[in-house]
Amino acid sequence: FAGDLKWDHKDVTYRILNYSPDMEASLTDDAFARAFKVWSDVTPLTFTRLYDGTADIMISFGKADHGDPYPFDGKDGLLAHAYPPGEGMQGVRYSLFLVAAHEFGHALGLDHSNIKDALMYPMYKYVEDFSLHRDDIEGIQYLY
Ligand SMILES: N[C@](CS(=O)(=O)c1ccc(Oc2ccccc2)cc1)(C(=O)NO)C(F)(F)F
Ligand SMILES: [Zn+2]
Repeated sequence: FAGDLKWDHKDVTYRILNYSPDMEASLTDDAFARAFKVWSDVTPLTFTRLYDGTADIMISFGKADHGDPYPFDGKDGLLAHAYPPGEGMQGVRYSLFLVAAHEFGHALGLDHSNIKDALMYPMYKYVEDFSLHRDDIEGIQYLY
């Protein structure tokens, strides 16, 4: 994102506000934890889950119009989206883990990549044995 929006602390918190009816809560929790680990593995960042109050990253599932200007399931097939770091509200065979890891990249300050194999590329692609592309690592390590 323009202006290098990033968190000014390394101990980032997150809270899961609701769950999708399509997936067991424990699988969702695990997918999110693994998605955060993608980024904590390559930075000094830590991610701690909160169960109430306001966390840095507030995660919720929604459908169609869900209270912000970016409705899901629209003509563009919007899967998910994230707001960059900051207060308030400045996301087939889909892998919640991959989509979440991508969205968490945005929530940490990353914009989209133009490299097709990068996690931060804005087109969904399922990969079996996922690993971050060099472009993803260089982007997050530039910020943190
Ligand atoms: N909504 C998106 C496109 S999207 O179809 O919702 C999307 C596509 C791919 C996503 O993650 C991902 C990227 C690469 C490989 C696997 C998964 C997340 C979300 C997006 O990238 N949201 O973060 C855009 F580009 F803003 F329209
Ligand atoms: Zn994106």
